[in-house]
Amino acid sequence: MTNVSNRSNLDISAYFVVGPENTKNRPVAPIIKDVVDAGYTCIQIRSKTASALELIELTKEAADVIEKAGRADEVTLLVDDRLDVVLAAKKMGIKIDGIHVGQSDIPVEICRAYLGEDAVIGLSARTHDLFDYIKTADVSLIDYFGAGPLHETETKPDCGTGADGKVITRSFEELAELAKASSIPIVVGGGVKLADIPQLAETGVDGFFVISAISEADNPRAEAEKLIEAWKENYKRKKV
Ligand SMILES: Cc1ncc(COP(=O)(O)OP(=O)(O)O)c(N)n1
Ligand SMILES: Cc1ncsc1CCOP(=O)(O)O
Ligand SMILES: [Mg+2]
Repeated sequence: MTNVSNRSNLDISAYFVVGPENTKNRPVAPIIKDVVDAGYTCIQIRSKTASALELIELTKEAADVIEKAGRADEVTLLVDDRLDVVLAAKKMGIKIDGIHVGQSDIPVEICRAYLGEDAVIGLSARTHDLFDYIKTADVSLIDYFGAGPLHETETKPDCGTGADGKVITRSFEELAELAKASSIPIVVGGGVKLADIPQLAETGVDGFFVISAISEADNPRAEAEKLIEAWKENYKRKKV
């Protein structure tokens, strides 16, 4: 396996997040293969139910799929939340590029200290909080922001909940503002479906991420292709 870092050429334009609880009892690896073959640039292994060992195995399967497709230098492979899993997988020789963390996960400073300068580190926050974050925080430790939700989603019902417990979704206008304000790339997810892609791509954010639109589809490959094609057709480069 190669050991090239994907940090310097990170592309979050088409980003698939998946775990065994998302695939309607189908194995995860063939769906990752569909997505890699469709041209996706980022894969995140995310499971709230799998054991550490299962997560390492899934990460290995994903890395193998990416390597066999000849796309190891183009497709970034990340694990959600689990710094222990990333470290273990790296130690076992699996080509894993980094981690995605949220506001209540292991702080990015700690992730960076353990994973080193070559690792990709993504951070998510509610879109509104990101406006403050961008203004006040040192973003040099982070490679991209995960923002959302665009819509309420059964895949992560707590995503974007406000103080009253209600989910606050984000408008395309807000996302366009965020894209302009941020010095690092932004990927948007949460309930994203094919019909959203044209408008989302026009906001100037750097990519979309999905789980269920692909992982629950009867034909994941066909769905993955439709999403990425719609993105490419409609994407406008962020104004500087
Ligand atoms: C690309 C991307 N963006 C956001 C998230 C959500 O992260 P987090 O808020 O930590 O929630 P969990 O995914 O851990 O439930 C993500 N995973 N990926
Ligand atoms: C992991 C995550 N983070 C914010 S929303 C979300 C779930 C997105 O899943 P779906 O694409 O099925 O709505
Ligand atoms: Mg998290």
